[in-house]
Amino acid sequence: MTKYKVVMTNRLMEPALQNILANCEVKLWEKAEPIPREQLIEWLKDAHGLIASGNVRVDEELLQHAPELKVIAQAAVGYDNIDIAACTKRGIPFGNTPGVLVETTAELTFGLLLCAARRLHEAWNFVKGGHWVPGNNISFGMDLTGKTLGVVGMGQIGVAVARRARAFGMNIIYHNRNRRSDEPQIGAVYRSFTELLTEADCIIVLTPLAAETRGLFGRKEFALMKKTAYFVNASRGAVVDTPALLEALETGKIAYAALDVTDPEPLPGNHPLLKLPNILIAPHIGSATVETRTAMAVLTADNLLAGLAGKPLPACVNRSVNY
Ligand SMILES: NC(=O)C1=CN([C@@H]2O[C@H](COP(=O)(O)OP(=O)(O)OC[C@H]3O[C@@H](n4cnc5c(N)ncnc54)[C@H](OP(=O)(O)O)[C@@H]3O)[C@@H](O)[C@H]2O)C=CC1
Ligand SMILES: O=CC(=O)O
Repeated sequence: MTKYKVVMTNRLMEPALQNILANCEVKLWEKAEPIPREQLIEWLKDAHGLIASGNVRVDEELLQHAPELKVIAQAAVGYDNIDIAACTKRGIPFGNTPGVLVETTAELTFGLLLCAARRLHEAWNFVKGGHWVPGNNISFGMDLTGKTLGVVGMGQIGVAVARRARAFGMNIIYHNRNRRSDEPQIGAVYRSFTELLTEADCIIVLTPLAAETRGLFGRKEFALMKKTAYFVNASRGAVVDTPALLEALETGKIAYAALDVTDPEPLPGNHPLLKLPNILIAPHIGSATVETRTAMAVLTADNLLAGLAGKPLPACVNRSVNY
């Protein structure tokens, strides 16, 4: 029996990878650097399935070179690199991995806030650097208990972060475009964007990256925040205007930032953000545990194989082409 041809722009965790290799004829890009556009176009000529990754732009121009494509899947919940309208126009379902990474990403996001508020990485560098001598200590952090956390983007991950914050005795306010009907259950109170910026002691960003959220946090927004504010971004780097964040941290408009995502990604070694004392940056590891990356890989393989078989994807973004 002829196998479907599949292009993978990165490796997936086992056993999902073996499942795909057993069922499909696979071209797999294994190098650390992103697959060159020309290489991807060449591979997609006769491909039926594509497993994409965040560093690959899937747009109208790419799809023109993929006339046989029946399905695209990606091991992530965010899909800002995928032109969904272009996929839908061609009848190609796109599958992502919502749900399976919620708790893991919430752990990392709240962990970033906790590490930032208690200056943990500064403390570790201090001890490691041999500076821990009598009379010498790092600058003090901030209690989370009793403080107000503002979540911008109270979706699946936001709710899981809020649950953790409640356990730390924080008051929670949030802002979405649409007010939630389950506020009593999640224990959060709605605020306009401006109200949230001015009231919150700590702000956590968890919106998707879209035209509306690109650069959502700029000079004006940082100027509205408390000078003592802790700012955490675990959504996408481009939701924040990086020069504005740099300026806010340098000039004391806010106290501290903790980022799991940056713009650009990765940050070049000489980037000015890396020279600041009041920042903690993780290399986009929100979902990076063995258990969760395995679950994401399994869901991605299931999405791919369902699409190749002409069946509904377990998690499909553009359901109108896949019912
Ligand atoms: N760092 C990491 O490793 C990870 C990062 N992520 C990022 O987190 C994002 C959120 O994931 P998840 O919680 O699963 O997604 P959800 O879709 O469940 O939640 C997104 C929330 O953002 C809100 N939102 C959307 N647009 C705006 C806006 N313009 N202003 C304010 N709020 C807005 C939505 O509410 P409404 O529609 O009412 O506005 C919704 O509540 C992903 O899109 C991804 O970019 C996800 C996983 C891991
Ligand atoms: O950034 C990760 C995702 O799942 O989205």
